[in-house]
Amino acid sequence: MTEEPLKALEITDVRVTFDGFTAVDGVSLRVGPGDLRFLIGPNGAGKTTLVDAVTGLVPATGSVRFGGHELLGRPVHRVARLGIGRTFQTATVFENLTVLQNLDIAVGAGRRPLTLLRRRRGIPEEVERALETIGLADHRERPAGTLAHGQKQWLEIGMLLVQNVQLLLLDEPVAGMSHEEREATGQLLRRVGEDRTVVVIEHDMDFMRTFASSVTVLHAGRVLSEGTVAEVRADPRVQEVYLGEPVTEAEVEA
Ligand SMILES: Nc1ncnc2c1ncn2[C@@H]1O[C@H](COP(=O)(O)OP(=O)(O)OP(=O)(O)O)[C@@H](O)[C@H]1O
Repeated sequence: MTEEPLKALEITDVRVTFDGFTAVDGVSLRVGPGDLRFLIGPNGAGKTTLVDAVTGLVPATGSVRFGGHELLGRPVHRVARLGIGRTFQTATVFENLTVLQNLDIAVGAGRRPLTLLRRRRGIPEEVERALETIGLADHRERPAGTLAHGQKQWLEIGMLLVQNVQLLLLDEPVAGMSHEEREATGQLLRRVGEDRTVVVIEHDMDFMRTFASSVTVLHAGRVLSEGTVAEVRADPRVQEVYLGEPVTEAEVEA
């Protein structure tokens, strides 16, 4: 397999308006390759809408570039073809199919019809690799419906990996997870983020503090603050609108 150069996500002055209501109001941000960027902000800040704009689900103005390609204006499937994948708050795996079958279908989603018709021998290398990465190698024959909540989320991430997704946009990946599952998910995101660009929408502050390499705070459709976890947590504007309480110096240093 040829190594692809790492790519950056460049969002410039993006606006999304619903019937006169501006949900995303001129957002600009850059996420470098190998970064694990957390996108945080109060309810209604525009996080999901921004990701919707990047993935082509809602029309937007401005510019979103990934690996030099302009994404805005492309239909959803063409954005996906540029190596961009997302997960939603609820995992969307095929419950009646095994872990392996789910991954196999995802591989198929990235292949052209002619290649799909070709006979497959054994498990494709990318599936084997994804199974290892997401920690489900020993569960490959289990129906996805019998997996624990966390495992389903990991399977969904695996389904993006086998499609060779280079930019992953994950919407609250640890919502509803146990402490152990959160920890394992954070480690997974670190592994995934080593050679991809990862953006995580998250409300869980402990999770963010442990695993984010950088943070963008949105508020009322705009970027309120950006930086390392410590920088963002020390920003009085963030404390005021988001954390709701001043953080102690010890917490900032933690
Ligand atoms: N399809 C839509 N039509 C009208 N308004 C919408 C639509 N989608 C989102 N909005 C509004 O846009 C604003 C931003 O919503 P969005 O879901 O992006 O926020 P969020 O930061 O992801 O919030 P949460 O953390 O609660 O998921 C909200 O006020 C929401 O009501």
